[in-house]
Amino acid sequence: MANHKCVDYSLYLVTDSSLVPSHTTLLGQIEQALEGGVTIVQLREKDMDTGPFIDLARQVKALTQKYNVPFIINDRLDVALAVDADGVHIGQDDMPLVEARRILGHGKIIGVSCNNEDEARQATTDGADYLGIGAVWFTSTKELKKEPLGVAGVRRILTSIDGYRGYAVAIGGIHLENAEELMVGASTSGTCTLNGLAVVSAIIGATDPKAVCEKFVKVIRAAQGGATRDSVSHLLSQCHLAIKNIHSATPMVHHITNNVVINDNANATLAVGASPIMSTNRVEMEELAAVNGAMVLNMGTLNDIDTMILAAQVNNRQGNPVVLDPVGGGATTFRKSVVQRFVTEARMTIIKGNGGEILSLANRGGRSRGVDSLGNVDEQVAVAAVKELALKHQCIVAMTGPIDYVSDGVRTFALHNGGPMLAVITGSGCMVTSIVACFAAANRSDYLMATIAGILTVTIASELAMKRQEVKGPGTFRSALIDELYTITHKNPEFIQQYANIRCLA
Ligand SMILES: Cc1ncc(COP(=O)(O)OP(=O)(O)O)c(N)n1
Ligand SMILES: Cc1ncsc1CCOP(=O)(O)O
Repeated sequence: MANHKCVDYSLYLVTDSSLVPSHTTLLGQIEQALEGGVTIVQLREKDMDTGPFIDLARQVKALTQKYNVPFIINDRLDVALAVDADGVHIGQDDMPLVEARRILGHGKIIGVSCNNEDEARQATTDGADYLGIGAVWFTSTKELKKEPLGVAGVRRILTSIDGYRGYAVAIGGIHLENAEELMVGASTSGTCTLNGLAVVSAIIGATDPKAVCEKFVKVIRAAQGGATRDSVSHLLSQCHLAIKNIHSATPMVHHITNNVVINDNANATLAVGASPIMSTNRVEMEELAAVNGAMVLNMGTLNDIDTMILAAQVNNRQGNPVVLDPVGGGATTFRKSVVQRFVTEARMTIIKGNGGEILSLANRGGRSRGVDSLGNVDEQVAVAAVKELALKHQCIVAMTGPIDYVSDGVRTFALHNGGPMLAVITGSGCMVTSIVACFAAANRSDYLMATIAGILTVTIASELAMKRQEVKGPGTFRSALIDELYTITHKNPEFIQQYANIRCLA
């Protein structure tokens, strides 16, 4: 996959100069479409000689740069290379994806057309950045070799590649009147959902492409739950600064955490540039609160509950963020009552738990299964739980798992980074809590951003760790993870913005 994961695919313009109305030009139509909110552009010229194609591509690239959207070339790697486009789109009969990747490298986007589950699985295995799924409906823009998929067919393909961390758009016969039906009907609750619509004739052939695009954007955003490109990109742009703030404050992060993870939590805290202290002695809680940047309350091994509550209260009084990790919170009646004491006797700034823990706290089930995660939670249920708890306790709530959900009660985000190895080492969730606390300590004006930045730092570090040659299993992964936390926060803070795979849900 390419390194540029944070691309907005929601309204994808694919061009065809033969459909441009006689009163205008292709460049004119593209600019109008960009004005109207197109988020990515593909230059698709089926019958143009190489020289004129390159000339045209240069002009379209200049336009897309003006509007800060990615520029993709259809089929022709040579043209993409000549103009240094952001990527290529290839069909099933074009150059194989692995060859294209070898030529273009990992800095470029590669999209692949898919018409069935096998093609989709192959493309995802080979590292496609996005899939163009279609044709959804009949279209006069392209002669179709296969039956249209319909909305159900698109959904079936998306479901078949659950776990894929790239993006997917649908194409073929899409116009304003069927856009909502497609966006809503094809979306799934898995990791792979429909991220946008790719449109040719309804935009390129329109007499007023700007107005058409504005309407598309409204329909697509509404179906996505009000997400805006700005909200995600603004948030991610803050993560860089959030790391800087940790370095300039080197905040002390006081943990009352569990015996199993204490060493890893301290090392992870140090790795990102904060300073850990792991005291559990009641006598010094007040004094520590006076110098703390943040406080972590981790319920793993509940030794002295009254001291934990006191610690939260004195940190509340000092205005320090308190981060609760309700480890095993749904596992026993005793633990359920302890979580209730925490949230009623003190004020939590951030509550971060796995699916079972958060659902239990929200009284939405949350089966008892010790301290490990429940795995997948239906997206609607997850979103309802984090929002509801955030509003009830006036705090940030994060439910971590294969997809992480974070909400302040108004805005909710789904984070798709990380990987299965995080579930194979003990305490990775506790490590996320520690890092979230480090970000919260140094970024007190925006706890939602701090929580997201903290989670992304760990999940992206885990992706980088997995790519290391020396990582052979859980043991080597654990060390590599701490190394990568250090790398991201000390050497490459831009990795967060580059690698983040995040959706704004509302
Ligand atoms: C976003 C997107 N999806 C699918 C296609 C179709 O590509 P392909 O199968 O190569 O067909 P042509 O576009 O070459 O006719 C696409 N172009 N874009
Ligand atoms: C390029 C392509 N691939 C599958 S359908 C199609 C054409 C889509 O065009 P339109 O949006 O005009 O139906």
